[in-house]
Amino acid sequence: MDSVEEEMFHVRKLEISDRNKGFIELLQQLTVCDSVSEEAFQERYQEIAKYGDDHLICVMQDNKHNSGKIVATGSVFIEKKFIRNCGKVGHIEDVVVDSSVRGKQLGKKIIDFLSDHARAMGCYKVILDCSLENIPFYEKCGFKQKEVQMVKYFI
Ligand SMILES: CC(=O)SCCNC(=O)CCNC(=O)[C@H](O)C(C)(C)COP(=O)(O)OP(=O)(O)OC[C@H]1O[C@@H](n2cnc3c(N)ncnc32)[C@H](O)[C@@H]1OP(=O)(O)O
Repeated sequence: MDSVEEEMFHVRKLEISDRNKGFIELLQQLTVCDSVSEEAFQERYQEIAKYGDDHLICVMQDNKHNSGKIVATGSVFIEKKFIRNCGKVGHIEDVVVDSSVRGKQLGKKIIDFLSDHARAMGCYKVILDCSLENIPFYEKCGFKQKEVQMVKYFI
């Protein structure tokens, strides 16, 4: 990606208008995500905003093709703990790049942005869960495999 492309695909925080730029449709490439009404989106956006820098959702917008479409996203939540001298841990979630622009380092840029934020917030580490297929991607982003993921679904 050259410097002009870099400029056109810069990372920024989620804005309330991003719902109408394909943000929800992008999340649908990651997992089950029903359509979210304007009202429901605004309510959830305001709820998240109350966490300030402790809950960051970032996006990349495609300004190159003038589509203005949201083509990449990810989030990080800053957990405050008692262990490790009242340490903090960043939890990365919901990372997805639009299928039309994968393989152009956008995913890595999203992960770097979220990791930099966690570090700046004073976290001693940043962690995430992923599928076996995505292990090579996260290794390229500087992560290493540790322990196992457990889950209990309620619905
Ligand atoms: C915490 C979570 O949210 S886990 C969920 C992750 N999201 C998904 O699985 C949704 C579907 N997949 C995607 O959206 C994308 O494929 C992503 C996010 C996994 C990767 O995004 P991309 O923008 O395509 O990755 P990017 O181009 O930044 O790749 C960085 C490096 O990882 C490598 N890489 C990316 N995906 C893979 C893979 N599946 N297998 C091997 N290597 C990979 C790339 O080749 C590149 O290597 P290089 O630096 O040597 O050239």
